[in-house]
Amino acid sequence: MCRDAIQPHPPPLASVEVRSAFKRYNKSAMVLKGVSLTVRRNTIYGLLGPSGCGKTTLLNCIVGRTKLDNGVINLESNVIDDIGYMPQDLCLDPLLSVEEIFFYFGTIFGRSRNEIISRYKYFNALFDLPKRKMLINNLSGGQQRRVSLAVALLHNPTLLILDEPTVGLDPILSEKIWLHLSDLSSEGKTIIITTHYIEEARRAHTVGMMRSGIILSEDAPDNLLKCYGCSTLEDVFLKLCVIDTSKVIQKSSLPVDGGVQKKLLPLDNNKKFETRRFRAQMLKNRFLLWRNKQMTYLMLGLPIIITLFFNMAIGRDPKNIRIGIINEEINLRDCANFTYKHNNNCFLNEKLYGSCQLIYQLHKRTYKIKDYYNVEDAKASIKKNEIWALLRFNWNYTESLKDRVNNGENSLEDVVGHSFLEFWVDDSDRYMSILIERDVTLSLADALKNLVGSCKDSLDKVFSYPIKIHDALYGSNSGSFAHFVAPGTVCICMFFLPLIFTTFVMLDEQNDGILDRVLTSGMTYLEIALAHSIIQITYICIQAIEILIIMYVFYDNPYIGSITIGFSLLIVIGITGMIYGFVLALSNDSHFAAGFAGVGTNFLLMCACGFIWPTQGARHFVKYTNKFVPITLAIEALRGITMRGWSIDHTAVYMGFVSMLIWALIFYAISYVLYKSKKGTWKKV
Ligand SMILES: Nc1ncnc2c1ncn2[C@@H]1O[C@H](COP(=O)(O)OP(=O)(O)OP(=O)(O)O)[C@@H](O)[C@H]1O
Repeated sequence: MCRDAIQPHPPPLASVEVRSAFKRYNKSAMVLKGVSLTVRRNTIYGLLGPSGCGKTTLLNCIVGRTKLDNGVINLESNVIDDIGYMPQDLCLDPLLSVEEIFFYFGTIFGRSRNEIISRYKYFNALFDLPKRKMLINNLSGGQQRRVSLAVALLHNPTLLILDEPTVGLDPILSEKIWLHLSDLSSEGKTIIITTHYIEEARRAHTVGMMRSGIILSEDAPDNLLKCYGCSTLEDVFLKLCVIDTSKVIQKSSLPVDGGVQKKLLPLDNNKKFETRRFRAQMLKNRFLLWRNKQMTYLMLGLPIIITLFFNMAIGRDPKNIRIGIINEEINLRDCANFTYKHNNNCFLNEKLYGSCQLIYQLHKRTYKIKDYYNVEDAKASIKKNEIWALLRFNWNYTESLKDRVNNGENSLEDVVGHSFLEFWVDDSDRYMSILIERDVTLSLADALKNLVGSCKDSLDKVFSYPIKIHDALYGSNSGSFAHFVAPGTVCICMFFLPLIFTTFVMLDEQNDGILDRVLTSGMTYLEIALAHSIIQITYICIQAIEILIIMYVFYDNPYIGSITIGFSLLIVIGITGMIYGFVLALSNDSHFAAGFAGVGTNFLLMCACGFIWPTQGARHFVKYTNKFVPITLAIEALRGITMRGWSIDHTAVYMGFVSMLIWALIFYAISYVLYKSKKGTWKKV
């Protein structure tokens, strides 16, 4: 008599029992509709069924990667090491070699190096594995499948769950695999195997025929053939489909009543941290770093390139700026006849020209002078950006100056007017126009000083500004813009590089089901994140040293405080950037989206953190909130350390550290919430 698909009483010595399993991924489609099956210990169970009937979903539920909505799964052992899982897709890191994959998974399961090597040799003889140095990426589909199967068998598990291991393999190799599986079952292993090649499953001890989320029948292949009077399992399956169409429709409408499994499955029983798995992840990272040398060069080279370019491009005053001159008091060419280098004469008595004196001072400041004869032509040149500014000297400029000196407050309006130098500038580039204004003003001051020459002392008082500027207490009176921007550049670099690296590495881990396979082997997010953090923090330390050397040793940016405190601050900034990278990796599913989010937030940070403009100049709400932006206070702290020599006991420095630690905690909390709430990749579906 044919047995019913759902057995009311499980036979003894069951290694796996599934009872009334229901699963739906979304409201519209129920994938498992009350599946029940029994896999007896030391047997091969062939799970057959068309594409999309729910085989992989069922296997995922058995290994614990997917949660049932209703039903129970009993496993004889809930120790993760007792299970060997080969997923349908390859799910192996394409950049690792065959040998490295063996070392990685072998170490996950706590196998020694020698054991792993001897297992490789064993499987090589059995499955004709590709050469051990070959990259997974370069293997053919069949070779990849053989490696994938060998990896699932590597730690000699007692329960093997194999999803389509023979797809795409030649018949001789499939035969070898089945023979090996038979040997394993007689050695005490239990095997669940899915296959599209229905006839292949005749070698199984039990066959479960599945369709549209239910098991139509479950029995020994010979029993099934006899019972349904067929000569092939395919015919049995077709017959069952015809018979069971009405039942299938009926069963698919069964409600899910919330009776979720209570049994402890291996993944639920898994420890959050195991040293061997952490070691395996470190090993894999080492392999990948070695393989992916381009990434290593970038990580170590980018800080050097950025800092070098910063110092070469930013902060030095522009040179050879073109300005126009209209000189009505003397022909520009004739100025060359007057030498002003060492003028010891008083311009009140000598034929000296103030305009020539000023032009001489501008030449000294590397300005390129262009001669004009009328204001309109010169303005047109400014508009075409042929020159940046225009200076106009009246026909009696120097004479008017003399008149003002001699007559003081009795000078005529006209005379005073003619003694003014007229100035027009292109202000579309604000920083450039400020520099030109500054240089013209300083040149004028120098020119007047020179003109006064050996005139009586009182004249110096007439021409000097009523201000005495003493030496700066911090920095120099002629500090460069680069000195202001350098600490911000360093902090942004230290925050951004770990952010991007961590985001991309963690997203890579999630790719192509690789992570699913590793998680099924027991690896946890904590172990992966910790192993990554060790590599990342090593990079952060090297990057901080590189940046400090180039910025403050190679180039002359001021650094008068403690190197240890500055270095420590950079490390804290880097670690905070790394934790923010975890947030981005967990909140974005693609590199594309995460890249945008990373670059976007970096731009926001740059605008608000006072890196390029003093925070005191911010407007609206930014004025009140910019100190709460990550790295704003850290930049202030680094400025304090480098330019003012402040130590950790100074509030600004102390607050720089505190703010970064608070942000690190905030990012950590966000990543924890994201991890806990995330469905799919990191969490059970
Ligand atoms: N994560 C998921 N989210 C939504 N639907 C899913 C998910 N995984 C599988 N499904 C759906 O569940 C159904 C069963 O898929 P499953 O992979 O279990 O079938 P299968 O029998 O293994 O097919 P195949 O032999 O082609 O791999 C399919 O319709 C599939 O689209």
